[in-house]
Amino acid sequence: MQNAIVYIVFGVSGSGKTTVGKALGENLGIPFYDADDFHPKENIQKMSDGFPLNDIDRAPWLLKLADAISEWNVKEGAVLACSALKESYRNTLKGIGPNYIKWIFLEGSFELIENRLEARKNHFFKKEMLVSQFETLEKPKEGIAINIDKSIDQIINEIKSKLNTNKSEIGLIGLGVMGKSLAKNLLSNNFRLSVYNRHVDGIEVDVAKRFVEDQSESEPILGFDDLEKFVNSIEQPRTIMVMVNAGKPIDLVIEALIPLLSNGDCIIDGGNSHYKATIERSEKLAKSNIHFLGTGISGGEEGALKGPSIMPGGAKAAYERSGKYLEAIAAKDKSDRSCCTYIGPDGSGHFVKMVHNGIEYAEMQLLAETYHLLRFYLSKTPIEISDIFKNWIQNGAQSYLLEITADLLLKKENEDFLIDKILDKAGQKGTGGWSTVAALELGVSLPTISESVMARNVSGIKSKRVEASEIYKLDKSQCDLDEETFINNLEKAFIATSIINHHIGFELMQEASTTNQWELNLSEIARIWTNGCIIRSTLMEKISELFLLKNQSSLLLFPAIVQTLKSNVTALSEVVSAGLKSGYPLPVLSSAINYFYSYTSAQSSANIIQAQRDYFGAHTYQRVDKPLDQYFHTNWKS
Ligand SMILES: NC(=O)C1=CN([C@@H]2O[C@H](COP(=O)(O)OP(=O)(O)OC[C@H]3O[C@@H](n4cnc5c(N)ncnc54)[C@H](OP(=O)(O)O)[C@@H]3O)[C@@H](O)[C@H]2O)C=CC1
Ligand SMILES: O=C(CO)[C@H](O)[C@H](O)COP(=O)(O)O
Repeated sequence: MQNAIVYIVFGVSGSGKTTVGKALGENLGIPFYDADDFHPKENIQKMSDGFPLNDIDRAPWLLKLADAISEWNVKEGAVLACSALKESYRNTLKGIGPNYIKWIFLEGSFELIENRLEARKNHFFKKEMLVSQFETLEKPKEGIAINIDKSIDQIINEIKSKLNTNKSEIGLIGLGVMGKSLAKNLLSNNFRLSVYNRHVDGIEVDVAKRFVEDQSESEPILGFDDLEKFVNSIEQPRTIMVMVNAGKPIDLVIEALIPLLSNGDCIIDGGNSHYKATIERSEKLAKSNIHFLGTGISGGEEGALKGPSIMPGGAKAAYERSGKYLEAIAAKDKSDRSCCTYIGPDGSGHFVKMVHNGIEYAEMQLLAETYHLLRFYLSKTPIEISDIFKNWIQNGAQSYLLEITADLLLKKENEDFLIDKILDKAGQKGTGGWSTVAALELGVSLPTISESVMARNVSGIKSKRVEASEIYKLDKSQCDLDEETFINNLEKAFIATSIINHHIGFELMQEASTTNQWELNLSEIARIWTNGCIIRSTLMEKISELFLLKNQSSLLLFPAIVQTLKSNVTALSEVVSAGLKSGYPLPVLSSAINYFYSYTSAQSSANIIQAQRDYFGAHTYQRVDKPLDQYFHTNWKS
């Protein structure tokens, strides 16, 4: 079982942890453990010699308990009785990953506990020990508190009612393509779930109710089209994931939620929202003491169902509480680690998702250009092209986008290939364009990504393109090179462009990280992109390993990348030259080689730009033969 809860019953000596813990374990049908049984030999010896334990003695014991809790989380859960008097002890018990712990604090007055301890038969009671326990006790900031001035049955009933075990652990708003899949994913991870979809008379009726009816009866799911009832069905502090369209819809949902939520509740926006809007929303929600996690999710409908890649950004405290749901439903990398990690503060999660989509746009356009050359410059059939792509996968260029492209080319409608029936106008929802704007704002070069956006824009002017092609009647010549050599070069060009494109995307994240002080961990970002998301690939695995060696470095400067590019860029320039000469537009392939040559040129042409600026506008320039903090102006006409 995944995510089984461990209930920790804690409090001072004599508060009844063991009695309550055992009764709770029996009531819930899960095992009971006493933390004292986990002490190492040295601690037991020290205590039997009559010496109190200090924090150094406790450290290995608490770590051992944290490991045991993680094990119980993936078994059937447990109840643990443990004094856990200090916040630091409780933090150690939580471990480093997501924890599935419910804290139950047993509280009672000094007098009540003193009387109980004195009344215990065969028990030697030292008052000073109880005084010291009360002095050490740091009242918990989370969990539930139960006053022990009642019978054991009453205590168990109060625990169960306060834990809201019949309420949902998480809520999800928006049962569209992504919302439905994520809801099923949450259920398959054993979370108790409430779902909500809006009601629009005659159009959107009983969407949540019908979704719930479609699930098996044993699933712990509640469906609503009444927002207030939905909110009240979720245990506090609430975690609510919103999967509606970016822009106005997410704002409308947030506005409606605010008056219904309580302090400390958390909204997760899992849509493709703009990162600046996310910053504004989180500031607004913070004023109402509501947490906000701007969270990128990638993987499409299937990924959302089976495990997407998840990029949450926002307050660390919000992630520590609500991140466990995201980590549980995300894909796993090859070491079985979750493809969800805390990205950073502010809108960093949505920024990183935006760059993910930017890289995605350029990879898609690269494949489109590659297909186009094979189909028209080389006159290959879709089946032959699919085989060529499969061959590249075999050779090591495996990626999800390459795989699906090899697959979609085979789809037939009657006798025809479906690809030939699809209108050559690309849609877009904006994330590629946003990446381009962000690059302009940050002064970063983003040619492959921005060219892929422009390529989609040009594709949109279909009627003008048709008209122009009739006016110009340009010849698109066929390949007159050796076919095998050209395909080999194309494979190399594909590999080189893909590397350059990824480098460009990571450079944008690096600059944003520095400018906004987000401290992005590039290796972790690449790692969570190795599975679940649209741009997963063997290259991404390599990138994650490289950034692990040196974060905030440039991908193109790692020796392994230098070696690969050195053996592939000549082929890239040859493919681009041949393609352009024969009349084929290659925006991403050509921008990649252009960028590469610019990036690797010690001497650029920008001295001319500086001279021109100074000539017409006295904008000044720096000199190669003078210190760089000095600026010069020349009277060019004299
Ligand atoms: N599809 C994909 O592959 C991916 C999408 N995303 C992002 O996830 C988000 C959701 O996408 P997706 O599931 O595809 O979108 P859908 O269009 O399939 O679903 C949108 C959902 O939002 C609801 N909705 C729309 N407007 C409102 C409103 N004003 N008030 C309340 N609810 C509203 C819709 O309700 P109703 O049914 O009543 O219209 C529907 O449940 C988007 O931001 C998208 O960019 C992210 C990754 C991948
Ligand atoms: O986020 C996604 C995948 O990661 C979506 O699939 C993406 O929104 C598609 O974008 P566009 O419609 O602009 O091509």
